[in-house]
This record gives sequence, structure tokens and C-alpha cells, in this order.
Amino acid sequence: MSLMPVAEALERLLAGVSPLGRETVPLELANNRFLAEALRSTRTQPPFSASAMDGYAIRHQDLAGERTQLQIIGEAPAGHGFTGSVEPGQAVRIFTGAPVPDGADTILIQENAQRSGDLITVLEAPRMGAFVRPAGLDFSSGDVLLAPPLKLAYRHLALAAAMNHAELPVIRKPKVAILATGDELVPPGTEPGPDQIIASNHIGIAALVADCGGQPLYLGISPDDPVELATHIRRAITEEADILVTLGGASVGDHDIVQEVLGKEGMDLSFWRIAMRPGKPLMAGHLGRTRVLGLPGNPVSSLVCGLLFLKPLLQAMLGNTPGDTTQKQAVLGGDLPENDRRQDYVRAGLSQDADGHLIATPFSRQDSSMLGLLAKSGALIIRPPHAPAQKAGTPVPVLIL
Ligand SMILES: Nc1nc2c(c(=O)[nH]1)N[C@H]1C(S)=C(S)[C@@H](COP(=O)(O)OP(=O)(O)OC[C@H]3O[C@@H](n4cnc5c(N)ncnc54)[C@H](O)[C@@H]3O)O[C@H]1N2
Ligand code: MOO
Repeated sequence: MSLMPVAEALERLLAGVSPLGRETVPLELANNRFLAEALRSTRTQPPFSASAMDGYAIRHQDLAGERTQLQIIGEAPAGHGFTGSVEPGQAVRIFTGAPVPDGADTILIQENAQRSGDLITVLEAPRMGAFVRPAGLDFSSGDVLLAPPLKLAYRHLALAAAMNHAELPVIRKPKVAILATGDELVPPGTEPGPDQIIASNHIGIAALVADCGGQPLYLGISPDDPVELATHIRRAITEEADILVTLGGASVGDHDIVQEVLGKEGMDLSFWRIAMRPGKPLMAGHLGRTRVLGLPGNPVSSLVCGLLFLKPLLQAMLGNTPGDTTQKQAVLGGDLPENDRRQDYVRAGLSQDADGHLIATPFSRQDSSMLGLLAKSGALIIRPPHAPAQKAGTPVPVLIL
């Protein structure tokens, strides 16, 4: 049986995927969304030259003498600029954020002045222009300050607000329908029958989808029955899902009917069976405009395939930079035997040595049913097909989890 290399499968999966359409959302709802177009500032910030400290707005040339006294002629709190002009020998009481009045060019902080009635004595002379923020210090009207590809985070949103955008153009969230399959599955929180287990993959995959910026839609658990399975699959189409993720039933057993039923529903198969471990029975195709990703049922296989295939697919739909930035170099913390023809993603503990090098120590058991080990793993060691036996201390590529 021939197995497709991981890179080829990924290339096929991403071929022709372009960012989804855009929508406009209020700023408050734009966190973690992907910006759809470059954003220009509608204003200059600060819009006027502003004081950066509480103190006195003065004319620097007044400080030429030994011990200077200045006359206070008014006050400028933030939001209420002083309308007159500061003449020689004069000062204006000013507060952080207020416009620096005409005539003044420097802020004397109040700690360096002694006030007596309407007079101040300068205790320590500031340098020319001290604590004055010139207009446009941060940005100017028309500046492009945010541009795709960008996942909007708190600091971008604060900037967009300062630019006076109340709404932002973002890429529509990919809708990901998630369908668990298997007679043996019951939902978390319910009592399984004697031969049943708790379904877990959909929870992990939904969280991954949300983390990547998609919108998960859980379709529930379908029994291994073609009619029921077809009904569930049709719901994904009715819901206009961008992606249908099926969980389990992807392999070759008599009850692994997912591909067959998808085929009868009109799926165009793109690939099936990948040279990777875990995740060999991974399958992909198209059902109309819905992309189908059939993840293997074994929990670790499901989640690792989600990370390696579903995440890049979502990234491409969101116009995000392709490629996984979490790949790093580490040093093997234990020996590994020669690899076979499948690219291996070896679950490993992650630590650092005294020099700050990452150490990836493979777990001795690598069964793809063991979620406990995956949760304990800090990294997946990537081993190409037919990698030779490797000793502890060898540098290896890892995916940080
Ligand atoms: N004769 C062969 N048998 C198998 C092969 C093969 O090549 N020849 N491949 C094996 C590999 S590798 C994998 S991976 C599994 C995957 O098979 P399926 O995708 O058909 O998965 P299932 O058989 O439905 O389930 C496998 C396992 O995972 C449990 N499961 C399923 N769904 C969930 C879920 N949503 N949450 C938690 N656990 C789930 C299920 O109960 C099974 O224990 O096939 C091998 N077999
Ligand atoms: O590929 Mo399976 O995922 O080895 O268990």
C-alpha cells in the first residue's frame, strides 16, 4: 500500500485555498480576529503638542539667570487648554495630557519648582523642550499602522481605537463542522455502556479550531450506520460549513465507513493514507464548497493531524502566514531507533539545560491512544522517513506544543 508523504499531502490540502471574505465587526469583538485590509489612521496623535508631566509650562530662555522666579498666569488641565500665550517671565500650571500653551516650549515638573502664591521658583532647570510631546509623536493622519496578515491582539485594538476606528474589517471566521463517529462513543459527563468510551477528540479539535481563529460547530456523535452518518454529513452542508472534520472511521475496518458514505454524498477525494505516525488514515476531499478532513479516531492521531493539517488550512483561510513558526531545534534527551517509512511525530518531554538548549526526551511508549502522554508532552520530535537510529545529544527538529 502506498502512503503519501506529509509534505505532498499538505501541499494538496492547501492548493487553491485563499482567504475567506471579509466582514466588519465592532472593535470590542475584534480580539483574535484577522485583519482584512490595511488600516490608516484618521487622526494625528497627539493632535497637539502635549505635556507629559504635571508641572509648569515655561519658556526655556527664561531660565538663563541663576535663580529664576516665574509668574503663574493660568492653568491647563487635560481636556482644557490654556487659551492665552505665555510671555517672558510667565508660566502656566499644567497637567499631564494638556496642550502646551502658545509661547511655552518646556515643562518644569512640579517636583523641581517651589510655589508661593502665583510665583514659582525654579529649583532645578529642565533642558529645552523637556516633557513636551510634539504633535504626531505617536502617529499622523494617513499613516498605515496595521496591515494584514495580522491576528489582532490587545495592543493592536488599543491602537485602532486611538486611530478612531470603531469597527474593523476582519476575515470571516471559517466555520468548522466537527462530527464524531463510532458506536462506542458517548459524550463527556454521561455514563458509558460496558463496551463504550467517552468521546474526547471533538473537544480537543474544537479548542484547536477556536485557537486558530475558526468557529467550531459540533455536530454530535454519529453511530457507525450509513444512513445516520449521511444525515449528519448533510447537516454540515446545510450549515454551510467551510470545513467538515470527521473523527474516526477513517481506516480499513468493516465499520470504518466514513469515506464510503462521504463518497456517496458526492465527496471528491483528494488523498487518503499518509506516510506519518500517528495519523496514517488521514483523508481529505471536497464536498461541494465544503472541504472535508477525515481525522483518524485514535485521540493522539486526531489531535496531531489537527495540528499538522487543520491548523494550516485554517491559517490559509484566514490569510495568515503559512508555515508553522513553532518548529525549533532541540537536542535528543534519549536514544531513538531507526525510523520506518512513516514520518514520525514522537511525543517528548521538553526541558532546558544550563546553557538554555532545549532537550526533547522521547517517551518510551508512543501508542496513539495515549492522551495522557500527549498532555504531558512539551514537543513532538519530527523524524523523517527512514531516519537512522539517533543517540541522545543529537540535534533534532521539534514542534513545540
Ligand atoms: N488493519 C488495520 N487496522 C488499522 C490500521 C491499518 O492500517 N490497518 N490503521 C490503524 C491506525 S494507524 C489508526 S490511526 C486507526 C484509526 O482508525 P479510524 O480512523 O478508523 O478510527 P476508529 O477505528 O474509529 O477509532 C480508533 C480508536 O479511537 C477511538 N476513538 C474514535 N473516535 C474517538 C473520539 N471522538 N474520541 C475518543 N476516542 C475516539 C476509538 O474508540 C478507537 O479506540 O486505525 C488503526 N487500525
Ligand atoms: O496512524 Mo495511527 O495514528 O498510527 O495510530
